[in-house]
Amino acid sequence: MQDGNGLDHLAGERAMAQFDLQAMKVYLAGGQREYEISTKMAQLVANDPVFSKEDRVRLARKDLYKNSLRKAGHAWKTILEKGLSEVEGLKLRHFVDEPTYTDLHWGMFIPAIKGQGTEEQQHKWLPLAYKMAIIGCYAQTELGHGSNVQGLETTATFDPTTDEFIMHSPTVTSTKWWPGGLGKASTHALVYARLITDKKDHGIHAFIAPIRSLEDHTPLPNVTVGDIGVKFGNGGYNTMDNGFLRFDHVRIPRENMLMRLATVTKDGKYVRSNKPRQLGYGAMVFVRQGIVIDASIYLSRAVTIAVRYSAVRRQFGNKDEPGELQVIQYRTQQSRLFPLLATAYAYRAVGFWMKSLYADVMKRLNDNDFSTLPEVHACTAGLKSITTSVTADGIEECRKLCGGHGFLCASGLPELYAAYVPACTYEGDNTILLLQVARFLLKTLSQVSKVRPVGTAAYLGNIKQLSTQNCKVSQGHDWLNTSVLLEAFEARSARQAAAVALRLAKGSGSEAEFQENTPELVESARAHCQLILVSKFIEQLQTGTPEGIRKQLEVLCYTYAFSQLIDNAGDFLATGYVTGNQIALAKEELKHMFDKIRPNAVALVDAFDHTDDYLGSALGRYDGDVYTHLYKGAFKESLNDTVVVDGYEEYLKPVLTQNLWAPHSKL
Ligand SMILES: CCCCCCCCCCCCCC(=O)SCCNC(=O)CCNC(=O)[C@H](O)C(C)(C)COP(=O)(O)OP(=O)(O)OC[C@H]1O[C@@H](n2cnc3c(N)ncnc32)[C@H](O)[C@@H]1OP(=O)(O)O
Ligand SMILES: Cc1cc2nc3c(=O)[nH]c(=O)nc-3n(C[C@H](O)[C@H](O)[C@H](O)COP(=O)(O)OP(=O)(O)OC[C@H]3O[C@@H](n4cnc5c(N)ncnc54)[C@H](O)[C@@H]3O)c2cc1C
Repeated sequence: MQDGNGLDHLAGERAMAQFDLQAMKVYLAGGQREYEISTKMAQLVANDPVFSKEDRVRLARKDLYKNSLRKAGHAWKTILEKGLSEVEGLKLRHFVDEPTYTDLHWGMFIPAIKGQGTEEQQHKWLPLAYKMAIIGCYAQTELGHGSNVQGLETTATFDPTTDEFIMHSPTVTSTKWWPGGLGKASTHALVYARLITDKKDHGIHAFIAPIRSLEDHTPLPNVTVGDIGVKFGNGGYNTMDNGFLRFDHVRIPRENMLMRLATVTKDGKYVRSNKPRQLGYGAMVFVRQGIVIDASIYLSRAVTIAVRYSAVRRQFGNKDEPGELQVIQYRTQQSRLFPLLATAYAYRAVGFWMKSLYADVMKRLNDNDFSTLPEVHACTAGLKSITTSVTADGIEECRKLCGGHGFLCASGLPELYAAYVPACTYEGDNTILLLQVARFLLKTLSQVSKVRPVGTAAYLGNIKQLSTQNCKVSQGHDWLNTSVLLEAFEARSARQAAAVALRLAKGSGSEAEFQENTPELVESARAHCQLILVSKFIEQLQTGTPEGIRKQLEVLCYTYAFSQLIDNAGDFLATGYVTGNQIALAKEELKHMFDKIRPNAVALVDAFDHTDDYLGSALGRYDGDVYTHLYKGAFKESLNDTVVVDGYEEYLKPVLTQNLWAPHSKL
């Protein structure tokens, strides 16, 4: 056992690093100011005992939830007392690291009001929301309808005699089901419901419905509301009160319909604005773009734990070296771990780009320019889908990379997985979102002779060239060229999209044929998204990366691109753009990249700058003193509160003292 005397067990690893660690930390934080805010907020949380995560996985649901209310309340008090800015407040809540009602209040309720409320409505609701005099959630999904938003059943029927909407849940399946923060915390719900005026159904619109008393927090009359139940995993997402909600002819004022996109006048006239109805999905686009950076953060946590532990853990050995080998030395460990490390870096870079993409579309929307909206929708939907799927699988892979100890909650990995895995479903099921990308690709291809594709779809403008010429790589180092790599990803994506588009074009255009081809459509959407990820990682790297970190980022970028190429070799080969030999050459290049990562691996995860408090992992500790802390941790297990276990007298002793042969015993 190691000594646990505060030594840095990973010092040798850190001494091997070949890049400017501080510059990398600043790069990953998104700039110097962001770095300083992050560091300050991480320390603030780590040093405050109220925010402790200790024992979270052992708490019963009621205690877990109450504790998370306590933390959220304390976070808000800290924000107010310290006069923190909005950005600092956001970071502070991020480091508290528990899914809770404020995620939805700040992340969806407020953005939806901003996006869909008129100026007057924003003036009314936003100040209340900003000072948390009201708590809001985003109530879209119903028991019977989630992905199909147009199929929602809740109704909002206008009554001109009282100038009110009557909110109603006509069936069990119309019960709002899943909204975070709804179950126990929210006072208001942003409800998506079918708008009905004069018996006419105008489809889905957004309404602000008060649901709990601001006096004593009891549900308002004719509102039935509660928590939907325990969810997957210990701790995990169980700190969130995902809720159900039913209305029984509940009346709300007409002004509570968010009226930026459509209005209902006092006399019941429905008037649409000239803005696209899809702007009603704006809050989802906002969260989806944010989810990409979020994926990078979650994956980087798992990778930090797995890399540090792999440098500490030793198994077997060889004749050439004394003692056992660090498991990080094994090629198989590297080939599972280093691509995930590179992926966390890739998602960070692409996440930064997504922010700028979102800022650009918002600016355009304000100027009534809706031209880039379809591309931004496809991009945010597709990248949300890919990055969350890969991250959830990646966290689980990191758990396996930590062997048996990864299965202990003390590793931090089971809880991380449980908290993260619903990201594959919320904010749009990942398959549904890829189908949206596929529809966008089909539409783009169908118009390619008339409308030049823009942004991330621009390469489809070169479809003829991409469909005919093949990869020119003849030696391994030919792959070390970003243009060669980009062309390979473009050609593969263009060919996959063209193949399925052609098959559909030859058919009758029926929905059944479309359905028949959805597996290929999903694959082509995935190819398009992987191209975006590779190309934006390259692009970010080529724009103003500091000298002290550029080389390492290049290595990570090639690692990411080669591992994508190899993992999807079947697709690349099937399109005919590359040969088996070219894939084999890429495999060799990938191994060279692993050799370059190896001495830097621990420093590369240090650069994510996760505090021990935030990681909450005995395996991923900064000092690498894994065994002491696993051992000490066992003594905190409640089963060890007594030396002789509770239950011995009733259940163990009788078994041990009966001294009878069991009737079926053959002995
Ligand atoms: C900052 C954040 C940090 C992260 C922290 C996370 C914490 C969060 C905690 C967790 C919180 C979890 C919270 C939650 O989970 S909130 C609930 C989330 N729910 C969903 O995501 C539901 C998923 N379903 C949909 O989005 C829609 O119903 C889809 C898209 C599937 C179909 O829809 P619909 O049947 O209506 O449409 P259509 O297929 O006829 O298409 C019609 C046209 O519209 C275009 N279109 C479609 N969608 C968009 C769009 N968005 N922007 C712009 N355009 C869009 C589309 O391309 C098409 O265009 P065209 O072909 O006609 O030109
Ligand atoms: C933890 C968590 C938090 C959430 N928070 C909120 C919230 O705050 N507010 C809110 O409104 N909602 C929330 N949701 C709901 C979430 O947005 C929905 O669960 C999500 O949109 C998926 O919808 P669904 O559950 O209806 O899945 P379904 O659409 O029923 O999916 C089931 C399966 O069917 C497949 N499928 C469905 N339709 C098709 C199709 N056309 N073609 C091919 N395959 C298809 C899907 O791919 C999936 O495999 C939350 C969910 C979770 C798990």
